[in-house]
Amino acid sequence: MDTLTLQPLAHANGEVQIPGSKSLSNRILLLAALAQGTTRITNLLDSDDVRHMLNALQALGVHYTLADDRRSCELEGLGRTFTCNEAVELFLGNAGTAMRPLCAALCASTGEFTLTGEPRMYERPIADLVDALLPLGADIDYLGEPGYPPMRIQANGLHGGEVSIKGNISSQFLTALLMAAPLASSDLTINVDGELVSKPYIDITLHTMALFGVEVENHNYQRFVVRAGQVYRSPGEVMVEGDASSASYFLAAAAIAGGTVRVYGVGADSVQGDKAFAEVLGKMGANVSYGPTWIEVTRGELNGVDLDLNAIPDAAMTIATTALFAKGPTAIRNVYNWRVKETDRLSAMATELRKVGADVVEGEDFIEITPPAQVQSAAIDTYDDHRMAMCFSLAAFGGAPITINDPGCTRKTFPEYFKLFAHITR
Ligand SMILES: O=C(O)C1=C[C@@H](OP(=O)(O)O)[C@@H](O)[C@H](O)C1
Ligand SMILES: C=C(OP(=O)(O)O)C(=O)O
Repeated sequence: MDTLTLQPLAHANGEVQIPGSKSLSNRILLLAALAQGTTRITNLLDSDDVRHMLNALQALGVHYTLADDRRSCELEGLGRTFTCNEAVELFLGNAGTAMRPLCAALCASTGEFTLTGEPRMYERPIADLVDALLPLGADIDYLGEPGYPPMRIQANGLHGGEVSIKGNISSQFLTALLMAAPLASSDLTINVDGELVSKPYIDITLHTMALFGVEVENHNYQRFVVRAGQVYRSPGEVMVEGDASSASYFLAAAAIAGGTVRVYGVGADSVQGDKAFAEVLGKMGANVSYGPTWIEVTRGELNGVDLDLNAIPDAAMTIATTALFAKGPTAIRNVYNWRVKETDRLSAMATELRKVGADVVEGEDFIEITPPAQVQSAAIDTYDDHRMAMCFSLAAFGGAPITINDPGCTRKTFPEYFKLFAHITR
C-alpha cells in the first residue's frame, strides 16, 4: 500500500482553482445524455466517480468526445430514454451519483441492465429508491443482499401517478426519482415520507433539471410534482462549478494555519449547499469573505462549535479534523448517514481522531471531539474513503508528522488533491 508522510506544516497561503463538482458533473452528464441536442460541458471533473458515469453512458450507446485532459466534453444527446437490444452490464464503482440516478433512469428505459460496483457499493442501501420505483412499473431484482446492489433491471418504461419515497437515509434516492420523472408516461407526484436529509443536494438536482428545461413543482421539499410532456433539452454550453466539498480542505487549512487562501470556482452564487462550510469556519472564528465565484478565508482564533450539519454531510467531515485546532470541544450532530457512505465515517473518524490524541465520543448520529493539547504523530487509515485522506492532511498543522495510508483513494473525487495541498502549504 502506498503511503504519504506529511512533515509538520506551518502555513497555508495562496489561491486554488477548484476542479469541477462531482455532484454537478454526474447530473449534467446524465441529463445531457437524455436530452435533445448536443451539450458542450466545460470544467468537467476528471475522477473515478465521473469516469464511471462516462463509461456507463458509452455502454448505453451515448456518443461523446472528451478533450485530452478529460475536462471538457461534447456529448450528443439521445433525445429519448436508453434503448438497448442486448443485455448491458454497468460497473459503477462506489459512485452513489452514478448508481442511484442511473437505476431510476434505466427503469424508465428499454432493455436489460445489470448494475454492479465495488464491494462497498454492495453495502450501501438502495431499497428506498427501489421501493419507490416498483409501484411505477419497474422490474428490479437484487442479485446479492436484498436492498443493496448489484441489481438487474428489466426495463420497459415507467408510468406516472403518485409515490412516496423515504428521505432519511440519502437524498440521492429522491434526486434519482426526480431526474427520471419527466421520462414517465404521465404526471408524477412524489411525496417525501418523513425527514429529508442532505436537502441542499435536492436544490442541485432541481437546478440541473431546470438547466435542461424541466420544471418541477416543489411544495416545501415534501411533495414534488413533475408534469408529463416535458423533455430534457440541451442548454448548449454548460460550465461545471468548482466542487464546494473539495474546496473545504483548503479553506480549513487557511482557518487553521493561514495566511489567507482563496478558492476559485465556488462562491456566493454557487448552487452547492457545501458553500455554507465557510460559514461554519466563520462561526469557529475564521475570517471569511465571498465573491460571486470565490471564497476567501483568513486565519482566526478558532473555538469549538456544536452544530447540526445534516445539510452539509461531506464538508462536515472537514470540521471534524479542523476541530483538532479549536479551543474547546466540537460536536457535529445529525449525521447518521455518515455510516452508509464510503465507509462508516462516524466510526472511522472517531478511530483516527483518537490516534492523533483527540478525546472522542461517537454517538449513533453525532461525534464530539475534544482536541488534544498537542496533535500526535500517527499513521492514518483511510478506509478507501477519499474524504478521510483529505481531512487528515489537515492534522499535519499540529506540529507532528502525519502519514496518510493509501493517499490515492482521493481519486474518487479529487485525484490531484495532494499536489494542490502542497501548493498552498509549501
Ligand atoms: O446528490 C449528491 O450529489 C450527493 C448527495 C449526498 O449524499 P446523501 O444524500 O446520501 O447524503 C452527498 O453526501 C454525496 O457526496 C453527493
Ligand atoms: C458520499 C460521497 O459519495 P457518493 O456520491 O458516492 O455518495 C462523498 O463523495 O462523500
